[in-house]
Amino acid sequence: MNPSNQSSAKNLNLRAQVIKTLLAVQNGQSLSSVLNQHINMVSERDRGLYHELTLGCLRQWYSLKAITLPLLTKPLDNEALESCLYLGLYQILCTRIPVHAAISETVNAAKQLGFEPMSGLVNAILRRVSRETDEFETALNNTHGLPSWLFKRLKKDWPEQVEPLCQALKQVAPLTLRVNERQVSRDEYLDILDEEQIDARECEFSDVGIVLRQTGNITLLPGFEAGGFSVQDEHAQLCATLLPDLDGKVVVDACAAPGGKTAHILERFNPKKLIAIDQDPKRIVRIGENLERLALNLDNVEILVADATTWQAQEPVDCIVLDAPCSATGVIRRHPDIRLLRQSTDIAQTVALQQQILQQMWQQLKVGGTLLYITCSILKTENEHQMVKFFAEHPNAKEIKITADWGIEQMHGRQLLPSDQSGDGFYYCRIQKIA
Ligand SMILES: C[S@@+](CC[C@H](N)C(=O)[O-])C[C@H]1O[C@@H](n2cnc3c(N)ncnc32)[C@H](O)[C@@H]1O
Repeated sequence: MNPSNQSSAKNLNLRAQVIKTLLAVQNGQSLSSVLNQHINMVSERDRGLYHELTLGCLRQWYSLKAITLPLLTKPLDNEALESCLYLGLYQILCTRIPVHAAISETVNAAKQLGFEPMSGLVNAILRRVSRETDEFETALNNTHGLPSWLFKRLKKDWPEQVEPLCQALKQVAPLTLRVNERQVSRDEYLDILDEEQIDARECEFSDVGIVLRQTGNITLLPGFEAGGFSVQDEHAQLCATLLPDLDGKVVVDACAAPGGKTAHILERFNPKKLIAIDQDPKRIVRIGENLERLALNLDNVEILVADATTWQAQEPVDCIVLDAPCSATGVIRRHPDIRLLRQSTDIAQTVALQQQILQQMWQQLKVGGTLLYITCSILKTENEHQMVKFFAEHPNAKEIKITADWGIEQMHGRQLLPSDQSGDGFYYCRIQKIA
């Protein structure tokens, strides 16, 4: 952006900045790729509200779409109009912003962005909803809030759980930490938080997890710079508990960036060698940064930019952690833009990529070794069905059943579904190579 564009962008009101971000996501850009750039255009004072409005609109996008439909004489085929309307409706129905401010600021934003011709329609619809907020709030809460293709798939995969599941996906996920046991125990860190009057509790299933009852800048929490903890979902933390003893072993973390599970392995074990690979050169830089901040021993760690569909190990591998690229449908609470970005046609491609990576990694594992297959998906095609196919095609693979007090047992593996105040959607399947 050139300086004159930048100064005119800075003159936009806050709602206009939010609409610009929503439009970028509608046009296929991920929120993480535009957020930092766009938030720089927002004054420090307004950044919290910008964040809340942007994420909130994306979280409620399909619910807002559903309640808007009956108010229209013809379908909305205008992205700018959709963004303006949903932002206005979100403020009226889901925040405490006074209704008159929500409407006037949103209508002004539409004008500032050059969408003057549609500002009358935005104004009329927002005013109509503001007169019947109770009815619209109820309607909003009763919607499943997902694109129809995803809802259909979830209904087929999880007929009994689908309603609470959809409601859970609309919630804000809890902020969860993983304590770095090399530095501090969970009890000690809870005491430190308590001294600082930071409200927190132990996780239910992860023995190193802490849920914060308040949000805020995590870099300001005690011990962040020194590497006392990482931010990681509770269900992601279960990975390390499912691995065999890795002391003295050769371990491959096959899709490792940004290194959440790599770090956890190094906090818990002393492998002879840990090879962390990822094909994304930008994301892989973060593995080194994270391991360094956590002050972990990097002597036996190799970090490689490599394609897991073709990479070949130079030595026998005892254990492979395969946290596969996936639809990320289990982490929609944390990445609400997935609702708009993911298309039904992506799923088959993702499943095929997972198969290729599995196939290649399986060949690298030594006989007797363990492969832990993981996704943050809640779609059976990437999880249980993927594993059914794998076991059918690999007679030298034997499942080591996960017996646990969490998740839902599947034909192969175990599935965790997101629920209120609990962890994200994750799938784990443990496989041993027997011949
Ligand atoms: C679910 S994320 C991994 C998260 C990571 N394990 C953690 O705990 O922080 C999946 C990763 O797979 C990587 N990936 C996708 N395709 C790949 C491929 N063909 N080879 C290697 N890595 C790949 C992506 O770049 C992404 O970083």
